[in-house]
Amino acid sequence: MGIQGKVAVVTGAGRGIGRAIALRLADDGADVAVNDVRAEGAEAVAEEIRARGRRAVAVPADVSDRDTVFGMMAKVADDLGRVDVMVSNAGMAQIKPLTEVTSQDLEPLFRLNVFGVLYCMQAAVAQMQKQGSGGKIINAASIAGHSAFDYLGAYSATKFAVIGITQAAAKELAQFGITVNSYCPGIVGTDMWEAIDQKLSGYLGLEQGEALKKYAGGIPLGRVETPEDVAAFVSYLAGPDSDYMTGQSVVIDGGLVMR
Ligand SMILES: NC(=O)C1=CN([C@@H]2O[C@H](COP(=O)(O)OP(=O)(O)OC[C@H]3O[C@@H](n4cnc5c(N)ncnc54)[C@H](O)[C@@H]3O)[C@@H](O)[C@H]2O)C=CC1
Ligand SMILES: CC(=O)C(C)=O
Repeated sequence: MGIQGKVAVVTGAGRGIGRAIALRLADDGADVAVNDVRAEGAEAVAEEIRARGRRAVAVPADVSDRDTVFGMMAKVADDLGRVDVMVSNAGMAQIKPLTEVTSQDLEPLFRLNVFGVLYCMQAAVAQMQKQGSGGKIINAASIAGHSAFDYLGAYSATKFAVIGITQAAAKELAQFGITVNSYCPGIVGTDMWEAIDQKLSGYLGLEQGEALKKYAGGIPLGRVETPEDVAAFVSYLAGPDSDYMTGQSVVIDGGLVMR
């Protein structure tokens, strides 16, 4: 609770972790702009939120394009009146040995996972500065941004970059009452990990499903993470109880990586 009357934007919220975050922030009392590059996913989640009695708009857009992101933020401000919480959740994974990664692999990955996070922050901060009442920037990093995974090297690099952006932005934006933090999930049971398992199992010479089991087997709390586990922590980052926290990239992973 504690974010009644606030407006949150959540990217990549048409499924998975982003969907859970959008629903949780709505349950906490926020009105929500639901972004996804897949319009039908964004609209379905916006509809779920409206059914819970909150205002919601679907804002389908590719957040790796800067002009598109600024256009999306203008629409959110028009439709919902303001922006208080920006959750840059959209991201993609990529499984490949670093020796084989090409520029065609790197460009979309960095454009979404790094540039997209920066553009959403820029557009949200411009709106927050107009409002003059601070705000919360919340970015999706990963345990892979604290300790890189083999075969996820390029992806890990993007998440290290998110942690760097989070730290620098926290220093730059504190003067405006804007906090900047990241959440760092572990092994979350979403479509993303299904795709990771498929390719990673191949590289590791394992049967389908075995790569997920291998990593999940190392989780001290003994189960794969759920999107709702992540959303519960993002709820804290979005609310007033985290007002004195900034520049942090906090692991929420069942104890797999300890920092
Ligand atoms: N699943 C996991 O185990 C972990 C995920 N994460 C991070 O959490 C975030 C969410 O992950 P998941 O929900 O698992 O992923 P997912 O692949 O299930 O969902 C990602 C969503 O982002 C959307 N999307 C993709 N490209 C987009 C674009 N250009 N613009 C707007 N939306 C776009 C997709 O359509 C999809 O709905 C990502 O940043 C991911 O790197 C971090 C640690 C672990
Ligand atoms: C997808 C991801 O970030 C991990 C650590 O699995």
